[in-house]
Amino acid sequence: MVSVMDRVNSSRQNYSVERLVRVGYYKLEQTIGKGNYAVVKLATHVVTNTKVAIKIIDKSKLDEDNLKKIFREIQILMKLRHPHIIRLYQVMETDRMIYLVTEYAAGGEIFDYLVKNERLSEEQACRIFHQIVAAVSYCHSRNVVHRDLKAENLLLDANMNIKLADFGFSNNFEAGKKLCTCCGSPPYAAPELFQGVQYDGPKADIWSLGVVLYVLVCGSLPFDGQTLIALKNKVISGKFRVPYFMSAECEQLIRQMLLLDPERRYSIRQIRAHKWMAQVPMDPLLEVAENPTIDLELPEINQTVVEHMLQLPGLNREMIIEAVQGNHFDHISAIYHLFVDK
Ligand SMILES: CC1(C)C(=O)N([C@H]2C=Cc3c(O)cccc32)c2nc(Nc3ccccc3)ncc21
Repeated sequence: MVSVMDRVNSSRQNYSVERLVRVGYYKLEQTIGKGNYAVVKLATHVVTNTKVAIKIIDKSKLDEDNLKKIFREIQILMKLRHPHIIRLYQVMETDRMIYLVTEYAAGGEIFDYLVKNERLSEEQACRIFHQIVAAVSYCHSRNVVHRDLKAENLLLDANMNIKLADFGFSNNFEAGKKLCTCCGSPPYAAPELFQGVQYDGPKADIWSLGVVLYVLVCGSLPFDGQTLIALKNKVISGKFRVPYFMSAECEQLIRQMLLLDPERRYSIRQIRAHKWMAQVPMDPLLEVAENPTIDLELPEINQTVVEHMLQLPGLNREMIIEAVQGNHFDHISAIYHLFVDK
C-alpha cells in the first residue's frame, strides 16, 4: 500500500505503548494525544535532534474499514506538502503497529488558545484565516476534501502559524462528483450533511470554514444545541447570533460562507477577494505553494544537507537522491527533510 515503509526494531520492556522508549531513530517522550486506537507522542529524532510528533496506531485494535481509513489518510498525507498542513516525514510499520512521524505543532490546538484568550482580534483572526484558507485551497486543488475542519484540528506552531491536522475523515474527490459519507463534527457540519443527501465536498468544507471564522472572532460556536436534533434544527435554519463586537464586513463574509444553498456559498476565490480579508495582506509565499504545477517539478536537492548526511555511516549520494526524489517516507528521506526544515 504505502510507498516505502521501514520495518523497524522497537525496543520495549513489556508490550504496552506507554512503556515504549525508542522507535527507529526516535526517542519517545510525553503523550500529547490519545485516541481510541492511536496514541500521539512527542519524540526527538536522534540524528537531527529535532522534535517530531509520532501517531502510534495499534493495528490489532482496528477493524477492516478503519484500517483502510488509516491507509487512505497516509496516502493523502503523502501527497500534501504545504506550509500550513502538518507534514508527514516517515511511516514505519511492525507486525502490530504503524508509526506516523509528522511535524510537531508546538502551539497545540487553536481551540485551547481561544479558551485561554476568549477570542482573537479581527486582524489576528484575518492573518490566521488566510493561512487556513490557503491550506484548504491547496487540498481542494489536489482533489482532497478535509471534511473535519474545526478549531480542534487547527494546530499552531511555535510562531502562531496554522498547521492543519487530522485527515482521518479526508477523502479524494472528483470535481463535480458528489460524496455521501456523512462525517466531521456536527457544529461544523453543513446543512446538506444533516439532510443525508449527496453533497459537494469542497462546498461542505467552505461551510465549515464559515463556522471556523465565526469561532475565531467570537470564541463561541454559531450553532450549538443540547442534543443533535436541537443543533440540526439551528444549522438548517441558517440563523445565528451576531455579537455587537463583530464588524459588518466580517459578518457579511461569514454570511456568504454560511449560506444554506451550497451553490450560492462563496468559493475560495470569493473569500479571498472579500474586503474583510484585505486587512491583512496574503503571504506571497502561499500563492506559490498553492500552484499544483510545483508538484511536477523535482524538488531541487539541498547540497549542504546532502554533504552533511554523507558524514553518516552507511549513506551514499545516490541513496539520498533516490529517497528524496522518489518521495520516500523512510529513514533517509526523514533525515534529509528534518535537516532541511530545521
Ligand atoms: C501527529 C499529529 C498530527 C497528531 O495527530 N496530533 C494529535 C495530538 C493531539 C492533538 C490534538 O489535540 C488535536 C489534533 C491533533 C492532535 C498532533 N499534535 C501536535 N501538537 C500538539 C501539541 C500540543 C497539544 C496538542 C497537539 N502535533 C502534531 C500532531
